Amino acid sequence: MPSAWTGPAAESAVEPVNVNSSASPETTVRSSYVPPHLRNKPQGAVGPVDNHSFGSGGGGLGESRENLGSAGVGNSLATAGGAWGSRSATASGIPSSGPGSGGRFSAGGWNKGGGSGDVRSNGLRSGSNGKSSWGVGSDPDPFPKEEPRDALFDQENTGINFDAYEDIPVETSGENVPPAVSTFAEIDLGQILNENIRRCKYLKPTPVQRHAIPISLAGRDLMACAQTGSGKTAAFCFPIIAGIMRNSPPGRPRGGRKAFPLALILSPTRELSSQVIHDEAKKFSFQTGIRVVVAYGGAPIQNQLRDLERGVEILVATPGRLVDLLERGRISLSSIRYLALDEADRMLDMGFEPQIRKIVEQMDMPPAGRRQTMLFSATFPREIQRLASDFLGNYIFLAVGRVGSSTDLIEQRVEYVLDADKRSMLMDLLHAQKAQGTSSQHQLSLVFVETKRGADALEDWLCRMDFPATSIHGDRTQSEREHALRSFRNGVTPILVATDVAARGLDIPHVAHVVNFDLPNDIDDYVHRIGRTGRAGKTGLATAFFNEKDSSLARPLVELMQEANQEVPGWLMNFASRANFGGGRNRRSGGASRFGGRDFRKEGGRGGGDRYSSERYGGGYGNAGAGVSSAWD
Ligand SMILES: Nc1ncnc2c1ncn2[C@@H]1O[C@H](COP(=O)(O)OP(=O)(O)OP(=O)(O)O)[C@@H](O)[C@H]1O
Repeated sequence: MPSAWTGPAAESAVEPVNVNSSASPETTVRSSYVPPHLRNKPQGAVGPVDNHSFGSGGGGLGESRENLGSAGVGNSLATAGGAWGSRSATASGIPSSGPGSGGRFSAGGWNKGGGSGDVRSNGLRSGSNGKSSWGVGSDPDPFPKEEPRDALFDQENTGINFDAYEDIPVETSGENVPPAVSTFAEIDLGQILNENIRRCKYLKPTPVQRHAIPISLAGRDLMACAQTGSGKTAAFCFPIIAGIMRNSPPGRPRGGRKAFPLALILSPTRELSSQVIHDEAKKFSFQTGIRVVVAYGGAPIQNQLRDLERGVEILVATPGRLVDLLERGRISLSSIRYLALDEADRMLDMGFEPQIRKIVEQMDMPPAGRRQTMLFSATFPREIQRLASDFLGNYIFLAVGRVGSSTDLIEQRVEYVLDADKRSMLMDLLHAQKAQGTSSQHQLSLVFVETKRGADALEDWLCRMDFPATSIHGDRTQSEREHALRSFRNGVTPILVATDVAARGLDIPHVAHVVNFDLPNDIDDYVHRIGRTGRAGKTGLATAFFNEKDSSLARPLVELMQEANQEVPGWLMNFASRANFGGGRNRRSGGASRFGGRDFRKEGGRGGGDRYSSERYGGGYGNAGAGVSSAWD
C-alpha cells in the first residue's frame, strides 16, 4: 500500500530546519538529516515487528528516536516545496503563546502567509461565512444563500454515490418488522416534508433510511445501527416531523414560561446538537410550522429560555443543559411523544447514563409504550444494547452493515510511529495532503489527539511551523469551539486538532484526511473518528499512528480493517497476535461487544453474557470510570 509520504511532497521534504530557539531566521541550520520515514525503504519494512523485537529500539527506529530528539520539542522541520511559502519558522520569529492564550495561526488558509487575523483571538468575531449557532431564533429560510461552504444542498448532495451502500448487509429483528422502501415516494411523509427533501437534493433514501423510516412511521420503537455518514439524522428526523404533522400539527397557542415539546432529540455534544441535528431538523421542518429549538451548554441560557418561550415542537438538547432547564421548571416533558437518542451508545455509557435516566425515567416523560423511542448510532456494544432496552418497548433492532463496522469508503492506513516521531510524520502527511489538493476547501485534515493539553500543544506547534491549524476541545470556550469549527469548515484553517469531542456526528464536507495522532482507547471511538471522512458515499483517508502503547487496540483494529477490506500491515498482525487482552490502556476495548454479533436479544438476551467475555478482552462498558474520557466535556 502506498504511503502518503512517498508522494511528491514527501519527496521534496528533505531540508530539515533546526528551529532551536536560539536560531534566528537568517541563521537557519540546514542538516542532511532525513527523518526515518522519509528514507527510501522497501515496502513493508516500516514496522518494528517484522525486523525488530518489540521495544528493542534497535535499527532504524531506535536511531530515529535519538535523531529526532524529544517529542515535546518537535525540533525537526521538513520544508516541502514551499507549500506554505518558503518561510523558515523559528521560535525566535514567532510570537509565543501558551495554550488557550491566543496567538495562533494567522488566518488565511494554506496559501496565505502573515495576515493580521488571529484565529483564536478573533473567536467572537463573526466570520463572513460563519453563522453562530447561538442564534437559535427562527430563521425563516434554513437553506442558506450566502454561505457557500454550508450550502450542502447545492454542492454536497449532488452526485453522492449512495450506491456504494447498496450491497450492504441489513439485519432486522423483532416482531412484525414493516417492510423497507426504495424511494421517498413510497413513504407517506407529507407534501411539505417531501418538498424539503427535494430542496435538500436527497434523490433517494439511504439504506438506513429505507428501513428505519417505515419502522418509525409505523410507530415502532427502534434501535438502529448504521455506518458513519450514512444518513441517520434524517432517518430519525423524518418520522418525527411527519408524525407531528400527521397527528398534532402545530398551531396550538404558544407562550407561557414552560415549554412542552412533543419530540426530544438528545445528543452528547454541543456541536452535534447545534450544528448538525438542529440545522438539519430546521431544514426538514421548513414551512411546516414546527419549531425546532436547540439547548446546549456553554451558550447563554437566557437566549435559549426566550427561544423556548416562543414555543417548541422539537427540542434538540445536550443532557446537561436539559437537566438544568428541567430543574428550573422551564420545560415539561409530559407531552413528549418521540424520543430520539443520537449516538445512543455514547449517551448510555457511564458518562451520560445517570443524566439520561434522570431525563427519561425520573421527570414527567411518558413511559416506554406511551412514547416512541428511537436509538441510533454507528456502534452498539452489546452491554449498551442491554442497558438501552430499558428505554424501549417491543422494539425492532436494525443493523445496516455489521454493528460497529466502518465503511470501506474510508481507506485506512496504520503506520508504526514512535511518539518522538509523530510530529515529523504528521508534517509529512500534511504536506502530502496539501500537494494532492487543488484548493484548501478540498483537503481538510482532522487530527485527533488524546488530551486537551495535547490538542493545545499540537495546535501551537503546527502554527509555529506555519501550518494553518486550529483546535477544538472541552477546555475551549463555546465561542472558541464554534469559531474553530467554522474556520475549519471554511478552509481558513484546514487543519483541526481535536479531542474526542469532535469524534462523533459532525458532518463537515471535504474532510479528506483523518489522522489519529494518538489512537483512542476504544475501537468504537476509532470508528467514529475516522467516520468524519468518507461520508455520504464519498471516499476518505484515515491514517493512524501506532506504537507499543496501542498494543491492546491491535486486535480489534486488525479485525475492523479486515472487515472493511483494508490492507493490514504484517507488523500490525504480529501485534494483534501477541496482544494481551488482560486490561491496561485499552480497557474499554469495543471488540468485546462489536464483533460478537448483533441484536443482543438473539445472543443471550437481557441477562446473557457476551460471547467474547470481558475477561478475554479486558473489560467492557461496565468497568468503573470506563465511560468517562478526559477529552469529553
Ligand atoms: N438520502 C440522502 N441523499 C443524499 N444525501 C443524504 C441523504 N441522507 C443524508 N444525506 C447527507 O449525508 C450526510 C451524512 O448524514 P448524517 O450526518 O445524517 O450521517 P450519520 O449517519 O448520522 O453519521 P454519523 O454516524 O457520523 O453521525 C449529510 O451531509 C446528509 O445531508
